[in-house]
Amino acid sequence: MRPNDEPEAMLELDSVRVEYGAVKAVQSVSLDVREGEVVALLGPNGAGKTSLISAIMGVVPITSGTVRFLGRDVTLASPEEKVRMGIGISPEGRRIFANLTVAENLRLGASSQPDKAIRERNQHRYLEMFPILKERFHQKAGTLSGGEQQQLAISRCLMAGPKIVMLDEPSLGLAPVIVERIFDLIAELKAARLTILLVEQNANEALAVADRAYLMHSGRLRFEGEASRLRESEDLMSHYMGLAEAQ
Ligand SMILES: Nc1ncnc2c1ncn2[C@@H]1O[C@H](COP(=O)(O)OP(=O)(O)OP(=O)(O)O)[C@@H](O)[C@H]1O
Repeated sequence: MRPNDEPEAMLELDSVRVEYGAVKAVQSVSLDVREGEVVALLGPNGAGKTSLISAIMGVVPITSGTVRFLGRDVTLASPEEKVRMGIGISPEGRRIFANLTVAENLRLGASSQPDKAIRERNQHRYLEMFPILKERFHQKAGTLSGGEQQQLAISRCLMAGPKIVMLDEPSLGLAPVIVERIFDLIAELKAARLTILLVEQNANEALAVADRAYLMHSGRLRFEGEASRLRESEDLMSHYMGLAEAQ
């Protein structure tokens, strides 16, 4: 614990910048996620959300700033090292392997976990939580519906037993009733004390499940605080998220 009794951050970003040539996608972003929290990272198209979590994962290089995980500087660690340390990502667009079965996709997600007993326990746990995947276990992933593919993408990243998961737009492109199911699943993961950084454009649903939120626009943070406070702030929501709805 810190002197002021705040719990230690599990993930801590300090002044992180991401640039693609002349494009300043992320401009000096500092944020933290504490153990057991669901933190929403909201913002309209092009705000820099995917760039930020890709940089945390090490898939995109950080121009400057630091990323700390469980008190350790991991700014320069490779994505593979980060998976081994306990950082998981379910990327935007699902990126499941369409020609492989559900079972094979899940096995790939677990490949960084050396302990067979833990792999089997995780598979059992997530097939119970996502029963549709149990039903479709030997079916090619490409033949699943959008919502089923999203559930597969989330459970695949959980198979490695991460301490924190970053979910990039899990509700993207799904019908409202399926979106509801996905957010119910996120609430179940929260109840199981998983730490989650949730990137979303679906602000109302994300804020309903999140403890805290950050609002990002044009590469910068415009709000950070309690999710309920952001939810009640019509000015901020219409000014920043209204842009998203208009796009
Ligand atoms: N590989 C890249 N090369 C050049 N510019 C990029 C690259 N990836 C993203 N950008 C730019 O960086 C900015 C932030 O994009 P990013 O995808 O991180 O935003 P986002 O908030 O995740 O948006 P969305 O919700 O649409 O996915 C945008 O202006 C985008 O065009």
